[in-house]
Amino acid sequence: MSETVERHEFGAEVGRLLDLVVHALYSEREIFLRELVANAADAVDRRRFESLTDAALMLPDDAKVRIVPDKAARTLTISDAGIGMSKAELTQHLGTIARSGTLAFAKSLAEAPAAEKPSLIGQFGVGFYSAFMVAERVEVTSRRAGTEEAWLWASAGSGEYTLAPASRAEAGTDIVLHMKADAEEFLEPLRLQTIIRKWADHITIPITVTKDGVEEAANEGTALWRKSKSEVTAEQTTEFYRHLGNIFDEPWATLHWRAEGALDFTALLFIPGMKPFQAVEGERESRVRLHVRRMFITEEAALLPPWLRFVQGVVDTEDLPLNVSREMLQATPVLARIRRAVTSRVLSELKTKAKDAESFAKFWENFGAILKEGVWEDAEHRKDLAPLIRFRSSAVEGWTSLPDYVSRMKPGQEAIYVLLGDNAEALAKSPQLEGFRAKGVEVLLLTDQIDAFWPERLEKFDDKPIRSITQGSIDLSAVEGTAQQGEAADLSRLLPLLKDALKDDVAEVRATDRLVESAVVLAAGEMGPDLQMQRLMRRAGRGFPGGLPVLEVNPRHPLIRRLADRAAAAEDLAESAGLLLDLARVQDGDTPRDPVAFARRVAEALAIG
Ligand SMILES: Nc1ncnc2c1ncn2[C@@H]1O[C@H](COP(=O)(O)OP(=O)(O)OP(=O)(O)O)[C@@H](O)[C@H]1O
Repeated sequence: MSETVERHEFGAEVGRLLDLVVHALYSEREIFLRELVANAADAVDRRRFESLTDAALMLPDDAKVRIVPDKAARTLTISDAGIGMSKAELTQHLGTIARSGTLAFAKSLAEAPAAEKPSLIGQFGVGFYSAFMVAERVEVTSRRAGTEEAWLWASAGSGEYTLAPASRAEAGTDIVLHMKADAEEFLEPLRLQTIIRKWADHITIPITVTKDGVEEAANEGTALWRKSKSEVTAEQTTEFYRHLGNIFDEPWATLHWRAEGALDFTALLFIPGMKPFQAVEGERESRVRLHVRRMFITEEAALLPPWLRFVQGVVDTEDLPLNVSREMLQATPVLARIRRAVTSRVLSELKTKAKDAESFAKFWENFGAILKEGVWEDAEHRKDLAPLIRFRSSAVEGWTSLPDYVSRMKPGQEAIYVLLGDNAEALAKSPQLEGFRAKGVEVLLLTDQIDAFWPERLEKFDDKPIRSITQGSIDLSAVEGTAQQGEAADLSRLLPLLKDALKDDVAEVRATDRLVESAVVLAAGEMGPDLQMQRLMRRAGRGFPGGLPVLEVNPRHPLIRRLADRAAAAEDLAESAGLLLDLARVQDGDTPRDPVAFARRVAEALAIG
């Protein structure tokens, strides 16, 4: 036999994680059981789902998770009749860390101060490796459903593991823990039952603990969401939320309701209080779990639109058959109706919670950028979402909204003005704002990537058009307020000269009222996309889609006045024109067209002093 045993090194990151998990704490060791039982239950769920399309994978009638302590042998065995793992899967799932969330966790664990480690581990799913907190050796025998062969994975948790052929009568997995001397408490059936009740009561598959040779039920299995609100404690709800989302904070919002009548379903949904480690940005599909009469079906039913993908939880319905197939999930009108009902419920919860500005700001900072995708892509909900959007602004501290902006609009102001860029601090200093500031006109500062897209789709709020201030020319003369100070130079000679010198780089050169302290600014052409959009496209390697920009000059600025004089004296302004354009680009956070030439010109100008 020993000849067929293969030895493998753990991936480097597994070694580190093992070390951390095993040594970081003692008091929370019991969570190893939660992790192993959750894996076993997931494996049973997966097998049930796969058997819908492959009858050969059918679950045995008495599929449960069995926990068998053996004091004499000092082993604890956790068995399931789930999907099992092939040899390759054993290597992949137990020999390397496949999930980025686990890596992120390991990192934060390594960086956390000692006092915080226990709560980090206790509340976060650390997965299979937590077994090594209590076991000096772990053996996993597994047979993938639909195959004949079984494999034994074994490790003492230090550096390497072995793989060897094994046998198992049925598909499924046995995990045998050879307990450490100081972990014998976990061989007491009563202790095991208590742990299951505490951590895993909501698991709907039966879990048994063997006591004196008899399998005793350990979980109630009444799915938490099926109970009425008054029967469920806040701790149970929070524990369920943490289990679902692999997240360790308190939910920002909990929605628990039952729909009866035309549709019959129960939902328990959470909006997380923090951004989950598994960055919600990566994947666009909602992972809310679909259950049918308590049985888990899939988390790929897209129960919520992508712009609500941060919502976690369960929807459990009576209106679908248990053997619902993937095709049916896509086609059935029942699910479409459930989706609509669940979406509108979440939206109305958001509306209610938006009344508490401080609390809503927390939500917004976590998930606002995702919610805004809905304004862009969801015509049905666009109008409902608009008042929920929060903004930074040139006029107020903190977050503001479109209704608040509209209430502050100046007499004569026709549009809602926005400025797009990469970060709010830089935007707040942008020369683009000078004329608006001088007139007391507020500008909303937009810094998420999606902001380059949605305003165009929304078009208007409260009948006021939304306009990017870097796009086309904006006339603020109808807005009451002090006119610009200082005398404007006569630019009749300067403008054509600049235009001629810059004809390859700008579409037009014109005088503007929007500047106060700065000499120049760039704007997008009337028809083309906003400057920030053009910048994003360029960064994505998509050329220059917007045509050439417009260079606007401030006729009251000493520099422009001086250039106007030089133009009147028929001097050659080609060099200065180039510098002027680069200046405008640098102000917007762009690079000069030719940074080396730019630096040379500035150096020369400085030398002349
Ligand atoms: N009993 C089992 N049956 C089948 N596959 C299993 C079993 N236990 C673990 N696995 C596989 O090993 C993988 C890694 O398990 P691990 O507990 O480390 O992480 P996870 O379950 O993906 O995440 P978490 O425990 O944080 O929810 C699982 O995703 C699953 O594919």
